[in-house]
Amino acid sequence: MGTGAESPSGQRAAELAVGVKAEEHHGEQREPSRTASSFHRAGSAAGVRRLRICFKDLSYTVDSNSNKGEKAQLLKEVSGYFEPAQMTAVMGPSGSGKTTFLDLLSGRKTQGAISGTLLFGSYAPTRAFLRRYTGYVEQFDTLVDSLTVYEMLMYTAELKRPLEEPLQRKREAVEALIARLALEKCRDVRIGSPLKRGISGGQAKRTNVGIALITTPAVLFLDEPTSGLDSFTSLEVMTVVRSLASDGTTICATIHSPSSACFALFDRVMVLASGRTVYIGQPGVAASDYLQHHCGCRPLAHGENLAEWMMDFLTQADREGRSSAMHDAFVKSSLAQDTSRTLDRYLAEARDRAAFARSHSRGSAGGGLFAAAAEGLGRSITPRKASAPSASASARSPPPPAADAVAYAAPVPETATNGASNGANGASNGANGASNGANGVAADGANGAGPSGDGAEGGGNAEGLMADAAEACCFGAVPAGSWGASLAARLSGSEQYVTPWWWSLGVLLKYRTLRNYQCMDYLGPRLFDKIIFALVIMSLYFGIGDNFKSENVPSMAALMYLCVAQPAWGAVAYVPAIMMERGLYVRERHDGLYRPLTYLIFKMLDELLINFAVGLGSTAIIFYGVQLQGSFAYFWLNCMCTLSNGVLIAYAMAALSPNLDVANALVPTVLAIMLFLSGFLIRIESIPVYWRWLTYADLLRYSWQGLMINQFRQHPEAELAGNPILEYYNLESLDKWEMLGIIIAFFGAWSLLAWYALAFVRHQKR
Ligand SMILES: Nc1ncnc2c1ncn2[C@@H]1O[C@H](COP(=O)(O)OP(=O)(O)OP(=O)(O)O)[C@@H](O)[C@H]1O
Repeated sequence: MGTGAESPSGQRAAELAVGVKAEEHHGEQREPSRTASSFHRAGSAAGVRRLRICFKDLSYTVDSNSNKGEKAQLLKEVSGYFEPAQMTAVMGPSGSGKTTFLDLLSGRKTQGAISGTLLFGSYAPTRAFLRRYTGYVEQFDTLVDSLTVYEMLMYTAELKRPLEEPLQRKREAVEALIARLALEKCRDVRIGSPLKRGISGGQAKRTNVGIALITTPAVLFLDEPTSGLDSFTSLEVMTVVRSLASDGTTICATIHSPSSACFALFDRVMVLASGRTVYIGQPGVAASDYLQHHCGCRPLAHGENLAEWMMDFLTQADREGRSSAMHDAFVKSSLAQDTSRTLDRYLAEARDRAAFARSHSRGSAGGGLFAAAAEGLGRSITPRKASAPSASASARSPPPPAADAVAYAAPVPETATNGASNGANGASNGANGASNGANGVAADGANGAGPSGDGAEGGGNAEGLMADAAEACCFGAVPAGSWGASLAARLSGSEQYVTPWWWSLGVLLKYRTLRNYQCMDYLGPRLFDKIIFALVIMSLYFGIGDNFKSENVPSMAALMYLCVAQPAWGAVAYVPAIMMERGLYVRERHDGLYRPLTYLIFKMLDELLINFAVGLGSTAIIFYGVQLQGSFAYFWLNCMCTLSNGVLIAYAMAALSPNLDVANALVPTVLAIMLFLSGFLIRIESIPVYWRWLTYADLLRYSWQGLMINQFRQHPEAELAGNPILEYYNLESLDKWEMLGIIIAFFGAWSLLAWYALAFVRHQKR
């Protein structure tokens, strides 16, 4: 049965979409296309290519959400391997565990217990490794709608490719990627949103693929890349993806019901049913023969779509409870036994390589790194919770005995051993690299292994060191060039982010804030509400700010109250936008583009720079139009600091809320309580004692009191016979600057809460 090269329509689509002839792929080794090689020349960020993924007896168990207190095993002893330069389809009935399996391989599981062996090339992957050397295309597109396709790719390139790489090189890599993905036509088209159309669905999907490819990953995972696309567009997208395998990329995609032409693009297919493997092999005649002879499937009719035929049969069999029998039949088949034998062969190769690395580690210049590589080769996943391993917990676990552990190797034995010395030497060229490598050895002795899949960031630095050291040894991953030496140092490091925080912040501001500030959809709501509010206030209270007669005092107190209520209440308006951006934030954070704190600072600057500028105008309209007393600078600062707190409250509450409905209810509730307890609607002394304690934690109390003191203190008319107004509200002993200091302290506290929520509260449990 066919491959892409055998399928005329697949080949035509390849020519259309990629602009190069579709490549033959009978063998593993293929000549890279022109655009492909230029893309890799333009920036294979780490030089790690051709990774085989091996998995043996991979199981995954979570707390059952249907039967409380019980466990649900979603994957049961799944074994196999995915070859480099091949595209494998993971298929199966709905609910069979395809996405679970993909999440497990890509380290995206945030809960549950994993057992079995998983190796990428020669070693167990860590989170840092997976972020750097694998790409993941989510089922739903997560793009920045205000950017063009080129800007979106450049933005990702600047965040994900090494800082030391010259900008021109990043540009070349992005241009090559655009050519590769046939995105030239929409290069400068805005991505758009469902409300404001931009690029098409197929172009959006290819842009997403481009994002995953920005660091030229050795492995590409795609979760249902064709969902929501028509058959022609699906074929176009998958043909482009197929062409990536020619560079040695290992590609693994879950897919539902591909068209015949699309299905023919895959080299292999793995079928899951109820979390078990029921077939792993070639997709064509071999698959149909197997299902007919071993599973009792009816013969494939002439002209019938093979993928649909398979899926209809498998879904029916699964519903009839025959998944287990199909799995047993597969285990006994010669196909499964061949797969198992091949796995065992890879295991033997890996053991040899581990022994070689260990024997050469003693006393060599790059000894630390060698030793780390040897340990890395001998590691397998130990059964453990996938949730947040702390560094100290890791340090307490005993090291897995290398000799007993199961490991598999990449299919390049000679270059791997040579690469080992290259990598060690390369890394030892950078002083940091060498010392970090040595740390990696020490740390490894005290470390658990396996995909981190942890709930929290930075689930164990030592683990990261281990993988990096192994990587440098096994692949000789240090490219030549001026930025090669520092890359070597970083390869031996443990950081999960490629660029430093200040660089990420600059890139976020350069691409997203600058674009927002050019866009009326963004500016409009932020400009007009404040100006309109200021004009309404001015017209209502025009020129009465210097009138201290007793009948005017309540109006002035109410005006001060409105001036703090409006900016705080305005925070409600931010909630929907924050919630809509959550998918993008989660994806970019998974990809290691920036730290949660960097994102928070970016969002604050994004919102506050414009608000402080507009606020200068709107507060001036109020202050001078109403002829308020006291200091304008203080009035402006107080209002702006209150507004900043309001924005932060919205971010913190939205980050804490599981969905928009909860956030929409939570933010107004918190703000309404704060308004009631601010001291204007009910004097603080009159608030029931069981509520009064809360007034101390009420930001608006200090904002309003500060404005009142600014207006009424030291004015000759207000100060006649003491200051009855301030006395009435019990403010006579307070200092307005102290109030401002407290408001700024609140900003710090809300920032901490918002950061905590962004960094540690996960609503998307996988
Ligand atoms: N906590 C849980 N308790 C019990 N079952 C669960 C739990 N979490 C997931 N599942 C089940 O695990 C199975 C695997 O889900 P997964 O999303 O991987 O399936 P899938 O093959 O990708 O399905 P689809 O093709 O419909 O996307 C599903 O049947 C799901 O209902």
